[in-house]
Amino acid sequence: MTFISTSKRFSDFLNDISQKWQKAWEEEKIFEASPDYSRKKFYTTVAFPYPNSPFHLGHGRTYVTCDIYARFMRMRGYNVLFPMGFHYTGTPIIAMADDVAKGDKELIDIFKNIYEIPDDVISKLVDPLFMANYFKEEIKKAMKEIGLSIDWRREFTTIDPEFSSFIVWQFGKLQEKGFIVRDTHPVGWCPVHHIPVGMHDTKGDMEPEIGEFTLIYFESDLGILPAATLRPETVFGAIAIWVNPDANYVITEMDGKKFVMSEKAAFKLSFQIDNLKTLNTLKGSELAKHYAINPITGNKIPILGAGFVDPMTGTGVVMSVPAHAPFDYYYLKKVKQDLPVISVISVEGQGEALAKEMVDKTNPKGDEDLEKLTEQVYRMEYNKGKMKSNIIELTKPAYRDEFKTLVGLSVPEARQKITEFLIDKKLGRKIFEIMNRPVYCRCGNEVVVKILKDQWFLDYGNPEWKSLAKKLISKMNFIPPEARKDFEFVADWLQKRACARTRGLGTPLPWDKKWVIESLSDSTIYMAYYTIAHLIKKYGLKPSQLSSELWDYVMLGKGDPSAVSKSSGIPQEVIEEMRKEFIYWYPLDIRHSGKDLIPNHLSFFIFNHAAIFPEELWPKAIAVNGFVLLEGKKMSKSLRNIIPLRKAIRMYGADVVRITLTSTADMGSDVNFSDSYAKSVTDALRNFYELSEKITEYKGDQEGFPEIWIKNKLNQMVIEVTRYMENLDLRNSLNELLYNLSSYINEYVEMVKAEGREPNGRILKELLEVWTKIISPFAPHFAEEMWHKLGHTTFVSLEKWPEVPESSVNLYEDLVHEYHKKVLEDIQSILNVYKGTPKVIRIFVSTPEELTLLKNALEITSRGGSMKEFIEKNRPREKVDVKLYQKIFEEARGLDDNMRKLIITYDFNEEEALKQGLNYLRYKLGGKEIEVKSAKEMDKTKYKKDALPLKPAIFIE
Ligand SMILES: Nc1ncnc2c1ncn2[C@@H]1O[C@H](COP(=O)(O)OP(=O)(O)OP(=O)(O)O)[C@@H](O)[C@H]1O
Repeated sequence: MTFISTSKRFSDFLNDISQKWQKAWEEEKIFEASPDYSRKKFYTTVAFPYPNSPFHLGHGRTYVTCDIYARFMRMRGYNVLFPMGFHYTGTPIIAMADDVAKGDKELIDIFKNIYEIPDDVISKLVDPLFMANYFKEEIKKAMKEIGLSIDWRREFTTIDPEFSSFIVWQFGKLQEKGFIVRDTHPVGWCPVHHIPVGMHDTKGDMEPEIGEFTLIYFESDLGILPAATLRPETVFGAIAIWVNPDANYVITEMDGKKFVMSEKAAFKLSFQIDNLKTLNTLKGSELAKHYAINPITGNKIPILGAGFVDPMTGTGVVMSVPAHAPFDYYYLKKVKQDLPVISVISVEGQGEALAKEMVDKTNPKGDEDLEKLTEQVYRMEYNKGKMKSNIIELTKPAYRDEFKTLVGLSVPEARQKITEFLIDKKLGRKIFEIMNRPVYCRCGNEVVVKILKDQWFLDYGNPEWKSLAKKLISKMNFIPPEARKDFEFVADWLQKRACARTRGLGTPLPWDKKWVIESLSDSTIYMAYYTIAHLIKKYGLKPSQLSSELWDYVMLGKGDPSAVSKSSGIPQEVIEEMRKEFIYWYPLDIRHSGKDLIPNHLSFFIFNHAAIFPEELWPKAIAVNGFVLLEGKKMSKSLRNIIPLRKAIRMYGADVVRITLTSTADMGSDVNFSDSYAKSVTDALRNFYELSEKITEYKGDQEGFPEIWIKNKLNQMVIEVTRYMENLDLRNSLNELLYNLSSYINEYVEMVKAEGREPNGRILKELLEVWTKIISPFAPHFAEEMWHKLGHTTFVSLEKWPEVPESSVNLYEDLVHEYHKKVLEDIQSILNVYKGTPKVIRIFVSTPEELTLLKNALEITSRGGSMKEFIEKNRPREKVDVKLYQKIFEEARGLDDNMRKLIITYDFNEEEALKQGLNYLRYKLGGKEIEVKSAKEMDKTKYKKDALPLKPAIFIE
């Protein structure tokens, strides 16, 4: 095909060849992987998707990263398995179908105008199953169009009854080990749909973090004001109560007592506190007419209104402690209340009342500054604060004895004691709160904490289970390596997790079938299922045949296959084939995902593998990449800020999208999809394609200095890219492949032109062949096309990755060429300031003896030796030499790496090298006359400049 060079046409061309090669791969089944004992295996997976929307660019990055690595390993000779399934379980699909049913305008608009879903399909999306099936097909198309090298024979969905039998087996195992418990526990909760809410049920995938507030009961004539605080130890200095004057408050009844709190807080707390009855409603401003009593000091204190009080946090009632809370001091000062600032905590090296001082000193501009100050004050007092002795006089006489032991205690110790005291004396209690609130359920409602009674939990807090998981983490590899500490942190922090819901698609809990196992619990060891999913289909096995005994044998090698065969009716050979195939692929070699899955899917994957499988079958590595962002936020279905992947493929071509998504940033960093980068990738690919067309015209057949140079450059590139690829450093690999190599090719063409000859077409073809192989994991369709254009009939996707032993790299020509470029630069900088028309450029090269001196100076400087030592050792003959020696020593100090390598490693003759590069210099300088001589021939009376080794004296006449 002759290619016409406009950007638009090239994208069309890329799309055409993509379809052609996808069809060919599918027809030839080249990605179907079966056990092959003659090769090493490599098993990789990426998080299976929720088909509740089509794929967007964010998915593109994560799935293509996995594919690039799969393709790389395949070319390195591994038998690679890359399978795919679809996650139908739980709320993401139901919530999306509900939104369509509710006529959510924004969502329908996105489906219609951004994803271009036809109207007649949209109306059917109200049915969750229809939605899941429809988007599954849509996502599959996107996966094929972006060129993922998947073995589709193993595809399944998590509501297939065959898969359910596997989950039933898994849950049986967990229960046997005591890792599933029935308990009462606080969980994130959707107050409208009445279901527990984990990260995947929320907008923007935020895990609800549950923490505790202490309530301190301040009596008032309207009822108890339960001030919510994280710092009960400051109660001695509480001199007022804050409420939000514009919010609604309610008087409620709890255990026969009246409590006043915000209406929103009362609703929220009704999920934690039984029998919370609302009696009256009033505005916050009305409360501000009353007084409260500090339960510890017994003082009568005012109730004040402040807009910063969030009625949804805690109880909407806050105690005011100006000495230790920047907000309190700042706002108290504003309303000019003549109230005392009572400090009860001292911090060594700081003044009397930390919050007051920080506010006075920094003069905050608003709430954002105050928040930062609050964090600082809290942190300093928590780490270094001690309770002051004045708390005794501040306390009412009845409690004084109790608090004597508090004086001098650290803040954490005092906090614990005062909380126990408050609870014991019924002057307070604890409540749970979402600490990273607001977190929104996918249905749009704010998540609250519910104390879930008598529920099924996966007990990730079980010490035995935790230590197994930590052991697995310690044996695992992580890319990037920094991710290890994130996994360690999550493993420490994970506790009980509700594992069943009353809503959503999925597998019923085997022993309590009104519950459905939720989405983060049935997606932990599904990688094991892929290994035999195709055999279940091939042999037409029925779900009823897939008993726990069968799974015990296939997954754990437990039991007797002939007995399993008898009880299940599955032929024994089939059972043994399943076991063999599982053992062939397991353990999983690497699992890819975006970093959002670290605290959930990926950590649960670790825990469940550690619980169920023996150590030799534990997964070996996890790779997590950063996000694709849109307008500064993770591109996400639930945030609705998406660009469809298939649309981008149509615009730019699959390979350009693959490269743009995966190779603009380091693995761990987030990226924005950049149109200008996509265009530059398009141009770079086009340049290589054009080169493949041109090489037939290059008739040169010499193998001189330029050929040796370019071959060496290529070899170095292969070594470097291989190293980068092994560490999934896609950005640096791509930089080498797309940009550096093309500048080397341009340089090579210049070098041969300088010699007045044509490039060597055969060498360039060999170079393009190697390049085509290495670019193929990134741009597989383009690479196949190039490979065939270069005269091959095989699939480049199955070719062997080029191997270059480090020992075969000879840097000499490379370094000499660097030397030529350095001299060229020096000449050009002189020409830039030269007035007049230059006739001849005279170059005087320093002597081999002086080069030896430079070598010696380098040796001395590299071990920190002095100039004195250098001069004494080499004893200059005359005074004039001393100056030269000094210059050489200075030069050694500043010499760049390339020149160092050149003179230390090789027997380098500067004059010869320069003469050899004369053609190149002349060509680069537009054909100017150049004369090269030894510095010995320099007439010192005429030319008043020293030639230094590697820095010849240059004169323009
Ligand atoms: N913006 C993104 N950037 C990189 N990877 C992403 C992005 N969005 C999703 N992924 C990855 O895609 C995989 C499948 O995710 P999933 O099906 O949950 O989609 P999602 O877009 O995160 O869902 P939602 O938007 O509904 O939270 C996960 O590995 C996830 O990390």
